Amino acid sequence: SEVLDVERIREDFPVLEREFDGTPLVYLDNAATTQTPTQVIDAIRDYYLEYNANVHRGLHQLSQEASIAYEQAHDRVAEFIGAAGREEIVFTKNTTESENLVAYAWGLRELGPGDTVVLTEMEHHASLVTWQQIGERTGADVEYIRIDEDGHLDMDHAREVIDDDTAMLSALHVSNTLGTINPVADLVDLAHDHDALAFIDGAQAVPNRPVDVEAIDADFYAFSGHKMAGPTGIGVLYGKQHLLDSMEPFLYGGDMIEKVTFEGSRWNELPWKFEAGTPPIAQGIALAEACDYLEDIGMDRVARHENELAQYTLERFAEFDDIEVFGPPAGEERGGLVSFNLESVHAHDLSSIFNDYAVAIRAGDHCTQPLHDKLGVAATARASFYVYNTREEIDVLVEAIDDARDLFA
Ligand SMILES: Cc1ncc(COP(=O)(O)O)c(CNc2co[nH]c2=O)c1O
Repeated sequence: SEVLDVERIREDFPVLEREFDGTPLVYLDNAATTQTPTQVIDAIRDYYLEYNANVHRGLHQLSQEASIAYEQAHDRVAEFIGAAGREEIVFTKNTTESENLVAYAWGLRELGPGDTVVLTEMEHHASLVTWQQIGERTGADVEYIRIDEDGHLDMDHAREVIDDDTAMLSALHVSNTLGTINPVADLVDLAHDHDALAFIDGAQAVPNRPVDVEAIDADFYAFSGHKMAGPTGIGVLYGKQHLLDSMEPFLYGGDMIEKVTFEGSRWNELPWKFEAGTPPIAQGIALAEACDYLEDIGMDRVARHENELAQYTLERFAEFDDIEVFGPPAGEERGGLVSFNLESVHAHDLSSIFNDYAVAIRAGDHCTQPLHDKLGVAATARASFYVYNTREEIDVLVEAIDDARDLFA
């Protein structure tokens, strides 16, 4: 069927059975991190119980098994995002490290005065602060594509600011604050029209919707395991093979080498050139399992479910005139999240009150402080959804807002 069997899915997430003082948990903080299904937990458990060993093809059986599973996890992730193969899939610690890898291993070497790095005003600090720093060190300028009052990218401004001085475009696929889904293929085309590279931050996209990096034609694409029903401690950097081949390593040490002498060293093949030291073995194997788990559900269904919950949230919030919502208007497809403020109640107070209802949301700037300055608010509350959330949980959220309103009236 076209809809998710949420009740059956919830059985895979025992943490959702938790109660605080008898009140059932309502977990609505999925843009921060998603919960982990027993299938993924079992993959980690099986690894440590049955074939834990260090990788890179040690000569004993355990190492062979661990190495093959870890390497094949790269193949599985490549398939999940439509990449050509493991050579284009680097396992990192998280999206943040993936962004830093490109900023250091490509940006520091390739950028200089006169170059510009173009971001968007909605960027997460993982890219915004990173490219700001690289700009300061290299003399490159950092410019920002404007957003409009509905949280859409101003594409006219994008066409103006991306020009022949642009060396890199770094943009979000889906905003973790606004829920805006950016026209990333168009943005990449714009960058390529000016011989610039394009880095797409897909932390809020790969977990939530079908992503085909080759259709987007991104040069680099990053996301995190913990946001897609996988474990913490693993992120992914997708990079076009010819670019990763041309780049110097980001971190040096064991396994990323082919030959080391006192005079110098040669690097290992891709992707191992970018995976120095003992990698996140269990996490990589578990991430492959998370890909299987999500693919069994169907990424189209995941996207539809999340958008439906976001639209229902907007519909419920529209019943009140003191709830300000941010991002695209109701009816327009968005990522599975709604940032909002309740008049006269600070987002942090709201989040604390929600905790009394066992409702877990996020309050703050969501690592997008410049965006919050632009929105004219210090903080927002954010409800974000995943495959196990229901409309009934949004009704509980609305009741909690109601009580917060009365408390602060
Ligand atoms: C768009 C985006 N980019 C990058 C990151 C960084 O991912 P990490 O390196 O795995 O931490 C996040 C995490 N966003 C959030 C983390 O907590 N609340 C959030 O909204 C994100 O939403």
